[in-house]
Amino acid sequence: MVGTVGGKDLPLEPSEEEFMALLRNGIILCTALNKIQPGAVPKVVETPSDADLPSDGIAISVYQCFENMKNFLVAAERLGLPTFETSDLEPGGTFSRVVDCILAIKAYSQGNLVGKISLWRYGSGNNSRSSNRVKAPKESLSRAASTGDRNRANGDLGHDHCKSDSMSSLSALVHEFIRDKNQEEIPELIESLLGKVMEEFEQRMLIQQEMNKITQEDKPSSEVRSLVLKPSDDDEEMVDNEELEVKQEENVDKERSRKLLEQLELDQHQNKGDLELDVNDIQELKDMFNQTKTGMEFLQKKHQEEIIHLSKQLLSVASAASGYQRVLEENRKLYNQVQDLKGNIRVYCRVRPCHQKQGSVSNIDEGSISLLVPSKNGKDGKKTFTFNRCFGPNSTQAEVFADTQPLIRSVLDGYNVCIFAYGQTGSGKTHTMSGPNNPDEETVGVNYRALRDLFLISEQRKDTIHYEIKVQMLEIYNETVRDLLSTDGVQRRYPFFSAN
Ligand SMILES: Nc1ncnc2c1ncn2[C@@H]1O[C@H](COP(=O)(O)OP(=O)(O)OP(=O)(O)O)[C@@H](O)[C@H]1O
Repeated sequence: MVGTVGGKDLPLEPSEEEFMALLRNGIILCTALNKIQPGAVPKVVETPSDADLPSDGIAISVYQCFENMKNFLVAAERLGLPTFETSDLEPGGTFSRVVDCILAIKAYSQGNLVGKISLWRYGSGNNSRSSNRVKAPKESLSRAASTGDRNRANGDLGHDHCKSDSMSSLSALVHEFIRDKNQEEIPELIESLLGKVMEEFEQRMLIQQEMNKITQEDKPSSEVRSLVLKPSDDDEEMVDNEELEVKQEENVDKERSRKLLEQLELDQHQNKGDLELDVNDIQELKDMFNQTKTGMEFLQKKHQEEIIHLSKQLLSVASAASGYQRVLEENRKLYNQVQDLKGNIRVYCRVRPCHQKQGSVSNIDEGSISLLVPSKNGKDGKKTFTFNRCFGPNSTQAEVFADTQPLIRSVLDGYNVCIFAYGQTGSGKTHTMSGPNNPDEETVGVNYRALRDLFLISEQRKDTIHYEIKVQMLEIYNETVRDLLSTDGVQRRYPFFSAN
């Protein structure tokens, strides 16, 4: 490479210091990088002429050397090649990092020749020395481009996948990827993912094979190695160890990939099983829902039929009630007409038991009474009087009230009714209307019986008619009217209302 890009005065077997001194101005490195990637280092400060080139390779200023090295390292990093520090070219620097970088440039160059397969991973096996410098290429790498396409198609999963060195983290990514997905989509996603993983794995294997091939090709005639070092036994052992480490890491990668695939297949199988269970559960729920829905529809239909039936019954009952009210009203009218026909004014006669052995009553019929009157011209006289009904001395309180009772109902139908007793002192008015002192059920008089019926009928009609019942009790004696229910202490005399 040195022969190609410069450094013609370099001995055939240069020492490490001589090689480092040759690279120190950055010209060879920049030129080499531009050879494999034209324009990678846009500006290279060249030496004035080959004749002026000193043995230590520094014919330009320290600043210009530094600028070349800086441009080179920036370009190498942009290409994803392992880089090093400028101080690594100084005595005491880490020369192995410089060697890694040069080997990577060579591998990159050969990768371009064999179909643009990136070989920057050449240095990835030496993570202990340059892992922080090894990054994915940012441009010009066809694999990176194709991976990028897949990444976009795969929701950026592949991007993380490239960045992750750990298969377990990839597995976690897969879990994370499917976690929020719809259960129904998971089998397809897993299948698609497996396909992509297989594709990725195959491509990596291809790349690894290419790398191995190139590395093996490098073994017998590595220009860099012959240029860089006069190989010592220790260095050869170090390179072998590095290759061994690379292979071991490749094996570890393969093992991890295999485990990941197994895990993914297992997860897919498990998800399919879960999905089948879920589908069965959903089907059962659907069946239950349909059954419940059918039952509810049946109940709803039956309920509607019952409501319709009840509505019809209610209508008939309402109609019957309306008819009943009409009949009741008719009955009421007829009833009161009967009362009217019996007479608006009815006069009953009740004969008190007589204390004398022989009274003046000659005969009592249902509607008349005959009285003995003093004889005229030696003949016994007799007078007969007619009433609505006559009650003899043995008549009971109940018999007397029976003829009056229908009038109580007329009162509640809105008719005015007056019942009063008339007769001389001691004829039995109080006995008939109130009964004796401390009356019982049998001897109680017309007033109590009438009031009892009044409250009874009003209670029976309370759902249809609201009655207000008031009572007033007056005494008319010696042409004086008194309020017998007055609570003023002194019975007030008529008129009861105050003057003002
Ligand atoms: N049908 C009857 N059966 C039994 N006893 C009677 C009957 N009618 C009246 N008497 C008795 O006759 C007496 C006088 O009756 P009562 O006091 O009712 O008369 P009165 O018409 O109210 O008198 P007054 O106008 O003076 O108040 C009472 O002792 C009463 O018990």
